[in-house]
Amino acid sequence: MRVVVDNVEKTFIDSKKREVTALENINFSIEEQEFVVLVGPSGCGKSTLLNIVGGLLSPSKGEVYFEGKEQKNPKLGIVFQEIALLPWRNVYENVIYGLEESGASKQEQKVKGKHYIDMVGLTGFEKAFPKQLSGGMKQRAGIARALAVEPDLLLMDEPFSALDAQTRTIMQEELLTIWDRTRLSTLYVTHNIQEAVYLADRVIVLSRHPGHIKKIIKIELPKMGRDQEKYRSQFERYSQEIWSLIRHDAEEALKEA
Ligand SMILES: Nc1ncnc2c1ncn2[C@@H]1O[C@H](COP(=O)(O)OP(=O)(O)OP(=O)(O)O)[C@@H](O)[C@H]1O
Repeated sequence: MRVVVDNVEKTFIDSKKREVTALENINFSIEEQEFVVLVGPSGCGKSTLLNIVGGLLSPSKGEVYFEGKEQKNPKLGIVFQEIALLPWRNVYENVIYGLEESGASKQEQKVKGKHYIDMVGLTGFEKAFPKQLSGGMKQRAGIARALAVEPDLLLMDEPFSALDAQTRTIMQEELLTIWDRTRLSTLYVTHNIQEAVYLADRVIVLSRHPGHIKKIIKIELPKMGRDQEKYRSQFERYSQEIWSLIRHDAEEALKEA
């Protein structure tokens, strides 16, 4: 599915009843089968923007259009940093949750549940409960649950930021493999520049006060295996470019923290 974010603005009323502009002049698209990453310092409006695209928040101005086969009612798969798995349901029951809600038959639940549990590498853990899973396994279950409804658009808000560095690296690799199999249009939020360059077809660099797009950078590297030695200098160049765009803002955000 193609998504067009057209002139979106978002204002909030803060605790002192002042109007705060969180996002201004936001224009971009997510093309069919494109992986778009939003990167920027704390408070630049990444989560607000993802929530607007996902219909969880409405924009104060502008619009989000969905173009494609199910343009009226896009099916969304959403993965947050803290996966809210239902603690009383096992992995299988969590993964098929959205299918149950949409009225899928038991047979369909079974086939799709098995397929996506297998895709995220959780075969054998179907009967495990969330409290028995490591952080990485919980994220895998959350990804399988998001994929099981076969969404038109995948939204991911810092899905790996609570994981340790090694697990995070593995999950990034696996996400690319999964993405390669599903080819879903994806909007992914991260603070992490390396993660953005590793995953994205295009990186949207956001800046603060108010949140606006500083630059959209196309990553002209093969989608898979960007961590190979032969791409190291190009990878570094992209990372440096993004860092130079957000460094000042990131320093300012630190002062406010
Ligand atoms: N419900 C709200 N009411 C008032 N202000 C809000 C609300 N939600 C977000 N904001 C403000 O909008 C701005 C953008 O917030 P948002 O959480 O989208 O940023 P972010 O880039 O995702 O930050 P982080 O990386 O720290 O999660 C911030 O200044 C924030 O304080």
